Amino acid sequence: MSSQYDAEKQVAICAVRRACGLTSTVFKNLERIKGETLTKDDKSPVTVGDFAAQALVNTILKNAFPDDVIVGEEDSADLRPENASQMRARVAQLANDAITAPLVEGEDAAWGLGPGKEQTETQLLDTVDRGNHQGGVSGRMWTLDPIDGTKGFILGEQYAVCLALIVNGQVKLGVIGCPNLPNSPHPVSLTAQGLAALPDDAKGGIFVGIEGGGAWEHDLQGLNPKPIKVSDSPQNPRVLESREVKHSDKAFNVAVYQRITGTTDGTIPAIPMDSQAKYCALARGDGDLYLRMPVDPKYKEKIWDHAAGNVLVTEAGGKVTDSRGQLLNFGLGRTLGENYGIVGAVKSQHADVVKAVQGALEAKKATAKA
Ligand SMILES: Nc1ncnc2c1ncn2[C@@H]1O[C@H](COP(=O)(O)O)[C@@H](OP(=O)(O)O)[C@H]1O
Ligand SMILES: [Mg+2]
Ligand SMILES: [Mg+2]
Ligand SMILES: [Mg+2]
Repeated sequence: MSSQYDAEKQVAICAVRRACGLTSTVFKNLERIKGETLTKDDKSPVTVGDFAAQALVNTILKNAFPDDVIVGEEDSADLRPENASQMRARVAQLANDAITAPLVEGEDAAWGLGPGKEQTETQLLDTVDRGNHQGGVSGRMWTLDPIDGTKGFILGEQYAVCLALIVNGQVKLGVIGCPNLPNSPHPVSLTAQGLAALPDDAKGGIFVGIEGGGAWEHDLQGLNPKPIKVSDSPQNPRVLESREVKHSDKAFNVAVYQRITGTTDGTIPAIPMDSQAKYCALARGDGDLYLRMPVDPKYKEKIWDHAAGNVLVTEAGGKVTDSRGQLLNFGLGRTLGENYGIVGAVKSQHADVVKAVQGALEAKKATAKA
């Protein structure tokens, strides 16, 4: 289906495809990555793969759409000091290898790609910092998470390259590359060992949601798009949730599930996984609910962690809101503002899920008071 944003879609798929190639190169040598990981001020990890993928994607965006601003997760501050020279050189090598790879069909040398297009270290760091925009409600902007689920990436599990176009606060296009997401019939819940045993051609996809243009799964080459849709809202929904316990309240998810199903034995069909691969699994019907209630209510969710998944799930027949049933607001800046949690579900089931979430919240408050 053609859309107003076809040109952006083509560029974004190309950028995510190349970034998946780059991150897969790093992923294939996870022993080495331990020495190539920094801890950021907020105690979260960042790897050479995150920086290099942001340099690559920003290179493509700045050449293809020079007037567009970018809200990217990473910045180059940790790579600039004298004593970061080894890491800086590795980031530059990874980024330049990906930038200079020969063009494939659909790509354009004018996007800053292909043989001879390498950049200096300084140019690459400046390109990373094109992601420093503060966001906001007006105009066109891209939001980029070069590796979402960095913790999963380091563990050998799920991660995603996530890119979205936001226009006047509305997400128009989302592209998510999931190099490790198992293809049917393999379960998306496979952990590192199971994933490592899967052949390359049994995993990986690039997911595309385009406002008014549907939700699609392409192969990792960005080819062979197939339409995807959410599940048929079963009675006992499979609950997609973060693997990392600090990112969402798992006990709360049990309480919500019990309210939806009437069960009381404390077990739920949870699918813990890192990254926006959860939104892809929901959009493809490999899970039925995505619940993310804050463990730390002061933490503000970042727009790059949700924008692409939001449009993908919506276009696949789902709905994503906060716990009050309000649509997420991508026009507030780099974050989604106050943290009321995130509820993704099949559209026809969404109102009931929000009711269950509200009931569980009331019960939690009552228990806290008692
Ligand atoms: N205390 C917290 N609560 C919720 N999300 C958090 C968090 N600390 C970090 N995150 C975000 O959670 C994202 C991963 O989400 P998930 O748990 O679904 O895999 C991280 O993205 P990165 O891995 O890109 O840094 C990070 O932005
Ligand atoms: Mg991070
Ligand atoms: Mg992220
Ligand atoms: Mg990230």
